[in-house]
Amino acid sequence: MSTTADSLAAATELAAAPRPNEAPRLWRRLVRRPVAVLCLLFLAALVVVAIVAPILLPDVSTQKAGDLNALRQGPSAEHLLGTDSLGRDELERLLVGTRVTLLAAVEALVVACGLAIPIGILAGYRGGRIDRAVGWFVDLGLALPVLIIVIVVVSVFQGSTLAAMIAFGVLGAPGQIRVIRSAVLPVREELYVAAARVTGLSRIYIMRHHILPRISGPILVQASLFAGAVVLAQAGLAFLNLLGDPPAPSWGQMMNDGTENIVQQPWLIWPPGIAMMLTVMAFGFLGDTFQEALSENWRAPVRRKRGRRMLDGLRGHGLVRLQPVPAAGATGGERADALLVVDDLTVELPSAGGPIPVVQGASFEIGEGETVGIVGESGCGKTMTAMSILGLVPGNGTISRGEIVFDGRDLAALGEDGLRKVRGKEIGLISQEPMVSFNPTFRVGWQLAHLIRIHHGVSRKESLDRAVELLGRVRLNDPADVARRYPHELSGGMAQRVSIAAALAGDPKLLIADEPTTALDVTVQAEILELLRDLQRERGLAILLVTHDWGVIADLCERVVVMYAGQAVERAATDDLFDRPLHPYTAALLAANPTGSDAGHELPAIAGSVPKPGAWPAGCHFHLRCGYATSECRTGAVPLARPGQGRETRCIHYRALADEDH
Ligand SMILES: Nc1ncnc2c1ncn2[C@@H]1O[C@H](COP(=O)(O)OP(=O)(O)OP(=O)(O)O)[C@@H](O)[C@H]1O
Repeated sequence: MSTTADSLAAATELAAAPRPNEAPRLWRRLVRRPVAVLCLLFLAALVVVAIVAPILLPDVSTQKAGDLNALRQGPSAEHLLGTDSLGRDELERLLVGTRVTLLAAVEALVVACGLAIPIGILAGYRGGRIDRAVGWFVDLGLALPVLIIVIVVVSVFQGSTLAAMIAFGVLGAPGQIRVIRSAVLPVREELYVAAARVTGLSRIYIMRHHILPRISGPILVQASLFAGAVVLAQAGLAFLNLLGDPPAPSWGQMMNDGTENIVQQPWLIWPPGIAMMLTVMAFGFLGDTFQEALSENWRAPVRRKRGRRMLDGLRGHGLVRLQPVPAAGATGGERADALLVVDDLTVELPSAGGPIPVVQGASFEIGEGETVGIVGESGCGKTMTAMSILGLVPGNGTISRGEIVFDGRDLAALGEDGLRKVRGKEIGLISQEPMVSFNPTFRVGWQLAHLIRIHHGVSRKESLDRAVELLGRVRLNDPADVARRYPHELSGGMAQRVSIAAALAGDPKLLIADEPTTALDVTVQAEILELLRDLQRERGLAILLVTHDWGVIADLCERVVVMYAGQAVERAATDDLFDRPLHPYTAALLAANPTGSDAGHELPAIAGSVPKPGAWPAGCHFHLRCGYATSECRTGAVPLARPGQGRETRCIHYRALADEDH
């Protein structure tokens, strides 16, 4: 355990540390690339020239004519880049003209990015109607003839470069919106984004801190390419004498002068032409190297192999669209003191052929301080059920029927804003893959402190103190040190402890733990289960534990819900269930459990596999794999039987099963 001094030191250090500290790493990666260094040096030199040249050469902008005895000269010692058709020094004009060119690029970029970044992120993250409306405007914007509109704008605003660049920015934004929106789509499916929603962070916060840094690569690439295009466009308009304020020089005007005098002095188009070409190339190559450096940045911390598996399983934590529940009434639960009552829950996923149920009529409740396990084979709907409670059904699913009453409130009636206040603050979530639930760019302590600030409204300093304290409470040996680490610097067991700390940050009454030990090795599994048990005792937490492991059920749970093909097929106190299962599926699942099986005997596996949603058989969902099935099981829906206090089974042959056992 840490001392208070440790906590304070770590908190102070965290407070002093720069927040999401990706920038130094990105720069380190960039400067390892010679092309990037060259481009940056070149562009930096241009910026210096753009600032300094008009100050050092104040007369050039107003110079109408130069040495009339030295018109259109090639390079010489006196005029290093020669003179133009009015005898003015070509080098001086090139240097002073840099400001116009760069300023134009900056103006158009600010407008384009100012529009494209928020709109693109909003469309990609929110999806639905907002996305469709934005898509419509983008299509419209892309169909507009950019050059013609800009020429009209220039003629209306009498050759104003600023007006032309604002027009370029506005008309360039749709293309960038499309790229940014596409970049957001995979990021919004990342588990740490789903986890951020689970912890109750606002949409704006998630978009700014979780989505924006992840798509900075494509944004920088787009910005660089766009800047190059603007340099060319501005020069093109100046070349056509549509822009500018002669005699103030710009590269485009110099090109124009060179073209008009190409027969007498072909050299004149070379200096502005080369300057433009190098500038456009520098922006282009810089975009590429930004992209490479950033993708390397993101590759390193995430453990792809394990992360991918979980991402596939839990992808698409779309907004749940809870249907309004009819008037509040009896919940159907058996216990009046229940903290959570799930009654007749039916969840559907959208499909081309219409909604498909993945959970059907599931009911159970959890009392305060109680641990209830949901067990079943893969694909039975355990995660769907658990995530529905938080209003986060994977795969854009919806709750089409049923009630979820938590602490006396109907979660269905809360809506998204209300649910956000419940997530993290009243119900915490621990996922199977803690590593991908964290934003790889933030230190662990900072992420925890931020959650604490959101949920408890304490100061920055206090939240950092509490973060370190919380890390100590989940039995991390050196919490101050852990707080300073980035997620990729944690071992699997440490990461799971940190994720438990994150789930506890809001002081929830209920913890949903979705296979919290699956990704861990056996020793660490035992430690994490021990920790959950201790925390439950210390804090009076209720826990809903999703697992396929009977050992975990036996270890932690007071009551069990067995799920099969979307239905809760049996409910009982843990001891009763182990003693006397009253559903053939429970009995088969227990028999197939390797723990406690007789050595040397073949493990009785359940023949066949769980039918997929949409392919559930009529009647009892289990009858195709059941040794007790009769013709009755194959026809009508099987009602729930209540063979005893706190027991339920969805089997009409439960008596035969019970008799056989005894
Ligand atoms: N994002 C999704 N999109 C489409 N279908 C999904 C999605 N997530 C789950 N499903 C489907 O819903 C059904 C129930 O899945 P769920 O994840 O709840 O099962 P589970 O019992 O938790 O299994 P596991 O132990 O493997 O996590 C499965 O058939 C699964 O294929």
